[in-house]
Amino acid sequence: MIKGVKHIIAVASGKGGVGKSTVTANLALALAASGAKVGVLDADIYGPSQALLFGVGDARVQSPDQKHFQPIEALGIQLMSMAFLVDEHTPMVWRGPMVSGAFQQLLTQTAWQDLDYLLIDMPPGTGDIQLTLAQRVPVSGAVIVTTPQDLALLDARKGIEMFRKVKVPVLGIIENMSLHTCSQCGHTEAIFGSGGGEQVAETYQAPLLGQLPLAMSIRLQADQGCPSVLAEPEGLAADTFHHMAAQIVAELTQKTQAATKVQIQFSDD
Ligand SMILES: Nc1ncnc2c1ncn2[C@@H]1O[C@H](COP(=O)(O)OP(=O)(O)OP(=O)(O)O)[C@@H](O)[C@H]1O
Repeated sequence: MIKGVKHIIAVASGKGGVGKSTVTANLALALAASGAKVGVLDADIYGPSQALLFGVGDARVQSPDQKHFQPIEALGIQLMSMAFLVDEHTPMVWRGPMVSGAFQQLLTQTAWQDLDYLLIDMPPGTGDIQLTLAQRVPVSGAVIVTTPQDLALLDARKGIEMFRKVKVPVLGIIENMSLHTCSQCGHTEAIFGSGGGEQVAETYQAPLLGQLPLAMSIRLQADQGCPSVLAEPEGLAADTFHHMAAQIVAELTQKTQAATKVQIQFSDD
């Protein structure tokens, strides 16, 4: 257990650039809109992006007691990221063990305030660093973000396998950049292919939580530091995020109850 946190949810992708950080930020806002207290930990030590997504790129972390970091509060979400500790022009040239160490410190030494959900924006890939993080952190469940592209799906599968290996339940798959509708002519195209998310979900018997379009608005709103759930609360993307957040909570509740049952059965024997 991490102090001040009820549930940790890892958001992972396998392949980079599929929209994992954008999805994490929007999911956090959707969970918060339902009344939960939510935090986001940016575990992408090399390329942190949550600070920009929440419009607090210049924020710097404080440590009044010299032991704990105060999370940065933005748009109602508690945030912690490497971006708050180092200069944005400082390249991270650390090796694996140092990265895991830094991450562990960000996770355990942040003074999280009474969180229902802490979303971890995992670094892309399924290498040693990711495996260590998945193993060391008491994760309640993982959400996998992918595009319908074969290459991304292959990596998403590796991500799912990785969480299975460390016995973290996969709460569902999110297919991002599914369809694109041309703003000029209205024609809709499946730029990265179609049906992939569904296929992976079926193979691993995990729910397909939702499909998000490849939309200029999602990118623009993210760049402006006001993700779609807040920028366009009545929009289709926001609606999809709210729906997905509700499903994640339902899956988590179900999985947690099932795990408790197993524990009770064990102790009865
Ligand atoms: N549904 C979408 N429609 C349009 N643009 C999107 C969408 N999702 C994400 N993007 C854009 O795609 C780019 C990559 O997104 P993001 O940084 O969230 O991906 P990522 O998977 O976290 O990448 P990495 O793990 O490599 O940091 C960003 O410019 C983002 O604004």
